[in-house]
Amino acid sequence: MAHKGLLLVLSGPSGVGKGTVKNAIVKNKVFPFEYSVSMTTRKPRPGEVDGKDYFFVSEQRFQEAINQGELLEYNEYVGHHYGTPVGPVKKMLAEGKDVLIETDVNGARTVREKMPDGVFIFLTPPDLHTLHLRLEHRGTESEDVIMGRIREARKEILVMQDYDYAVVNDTVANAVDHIKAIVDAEHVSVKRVIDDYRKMVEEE
Ligand SMILES: Nc1nc2c(ncn2[C@@H]2O[C@H](COP(=O)(O)OP(=O)(O)O)[C@@H](O)[C@H]2O)c(=O)[nH]1
Ligand SMILES: Nc1ncnc2c1ncn2[C@@H]1O[C@H](COP(=O)(O)OP(=O)(O)O)[C@@H](O)[C@H]1O
Repeated sequence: MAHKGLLLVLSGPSGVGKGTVKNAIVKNKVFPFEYSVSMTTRKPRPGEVDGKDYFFVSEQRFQEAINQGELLEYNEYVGHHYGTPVGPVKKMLAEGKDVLIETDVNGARTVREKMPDGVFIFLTPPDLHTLHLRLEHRGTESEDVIMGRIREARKEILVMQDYDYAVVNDTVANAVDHIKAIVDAEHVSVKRVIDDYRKMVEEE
């Protein structure tokens, strides 16, 4: 039975561990998925690769992408723009692949309006103190920027009722297990497979 891939939308406060958990799923081959690379106007961090972590673009190029309708959604987050290129997402889903996109909470709301079949997962820290420590430990932002991101985290957690699932990233292994369970369950949810079964009966 072939159907469209799942659109997995992953959000969560800066520093919660979205990248770490995603990389663990890939490294341990927990389940196959395609990662949709976002576009951003923020500068690359040391070690980040253009076209792999993000498409790092100028503000002018980002505005052009908006005007040309290249983005499924976009948002401004603490002084920079971030957006999801729509073309690759639609193509990969049509090919039956599961696609993971990362967005902040505002972006997720837009995706929900445009693609309501998505599976919306919010990754949370065990508590805000741990989140602060993780951001400090990562060491990629100044204390000022970290404070801005923690302020944003408080707001994001208050609107997480828009998501389907909340996964606590206490340990990476636990978070990966929970996400795997969600993906497995979504693959067999009746609303996704009903058309296949109807066809099976009608073609008999
Ligand atoms: N709307 C939107 N947000 C995104 C996208 N890609 C990443 N983000 C969010 O932008 C915020 C900042 O991302 P980033 O600067 O990479 O910081 P990090 O989350 O700490 O790694 C986070 O909330 C990300 O989830 C995107 O394509 N669209
Ligand atoms: N479960 C965890 N336990 C402890 N540290 C973690 C965990 N998950 C992520 N980290 C660490 O927290 C920091 C932020 O993780 P990262 O994946 O960059 O977050 P995000 O992509 O959500 O901003 C990194 O230094 C990472 O090694």
